[in-house]
Amino acid sequence: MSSLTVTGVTRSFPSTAPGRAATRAVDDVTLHVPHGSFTTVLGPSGCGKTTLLRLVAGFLQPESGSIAFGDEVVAGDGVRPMPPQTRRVGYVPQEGALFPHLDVAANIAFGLPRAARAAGGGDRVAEMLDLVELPADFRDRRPDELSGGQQQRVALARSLAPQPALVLLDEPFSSLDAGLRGSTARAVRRALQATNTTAVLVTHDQNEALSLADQVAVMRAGRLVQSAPPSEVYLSPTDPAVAEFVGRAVVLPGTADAAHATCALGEVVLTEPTEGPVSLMIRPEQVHVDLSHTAGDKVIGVRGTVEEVSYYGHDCAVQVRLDEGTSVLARMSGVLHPAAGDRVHLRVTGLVRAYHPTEAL
Ligand SMILES: Nc1ncnc2c1ncn2[C@@H]1O[C@H](COP(=O)(O)OP(=O)(O)OP(=O)(O)O)[C@@H](O)[C@H]1O
Repeated sequence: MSSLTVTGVTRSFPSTAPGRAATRAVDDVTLHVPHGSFTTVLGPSGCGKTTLLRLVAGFLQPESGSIAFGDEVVAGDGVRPMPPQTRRVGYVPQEGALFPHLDVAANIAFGLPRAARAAGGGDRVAEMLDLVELPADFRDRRPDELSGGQQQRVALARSLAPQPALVLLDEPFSSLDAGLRGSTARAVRRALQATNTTAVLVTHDQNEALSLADQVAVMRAGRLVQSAPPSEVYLSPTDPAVAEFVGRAVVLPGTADAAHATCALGEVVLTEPTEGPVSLMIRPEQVHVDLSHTAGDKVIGVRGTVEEVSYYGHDCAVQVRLDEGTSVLARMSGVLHPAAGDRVHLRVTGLVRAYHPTEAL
């Protein structure tokens, strides 16, 4: 097993339409995935996520830049590219990865050395089933006798059986429904952690990217715009566009004065001191809603009227029109919440990220 280092990798595809410029699917991407860690690559459709994964797997070659597993360069830097079959990479695609005519045991044993395969995978199959939290007697089932989530666990077991240096997962949960998706993702995460396997998972699902990863790498139009731990990407996104991509955000104009800034929601405390006109990125759960009818004599905050409440059970989203005209979104517990038309007071809790106009896209 090893770390993965992608350095300045670029890969374009020629346009099929005459006169159209080539698509730069991956553009000067640099990314380090430490040994035994889990990185999610997050970005909208067409931003280059799968192309990046295919470059790492060896199905495509970079035009420039290099890819290394540990200290070993596997592509670029003038070395002869190492073929996919010798890179020791496990690849888990979206769905349909299992051989339908083989049972679970034969699917898992597929990548093992011939002798182990001939012996039916031996203990390795049992070990892998245990690792992905499937019952031992599933070994005789065929893929069409398994649910979608169980099939994806078998696909992971198959990729882990030969002890790969790196596991690449390309939207492996996208065909599963919401409940199964969460539980399968967590089981996969546990299996990777238990084997200390370096892994990269591609997704366009923000919740999946944030909840599973040690590191989130955000891509936009072929470029890597931020790679950082999930909480940093969420609370201190590199620009307002990343902020809005990884969650709901209230972006307000303001004026910074050292550690503070003023905006339509009053005075806020900044993550880093700065000066002058800024865009302020506030997460809806940072907007504290005081219900005026339950507040004491002295109410701190900015006045507004609730326009709309979306109730989700565990929490709710409250759209408030401030008296000065701006509409802002707050997220609060679903236990005690206001109704449309209620008068409320809002104030911002926690630190707020400020962007200068040049950083705002
Ligand atoms: N073989 C190819 N030939 C030509 N263009 C390609 C090829 N593969 C990908 N592209 C283009 O490169 C860009 C990046 O594609 P890629 O599949 O990497 O995006 P993605 O982020 O994985 O998208 P999705 O989330 O929809 O799978 C897109 O504009 C796509 O049309």
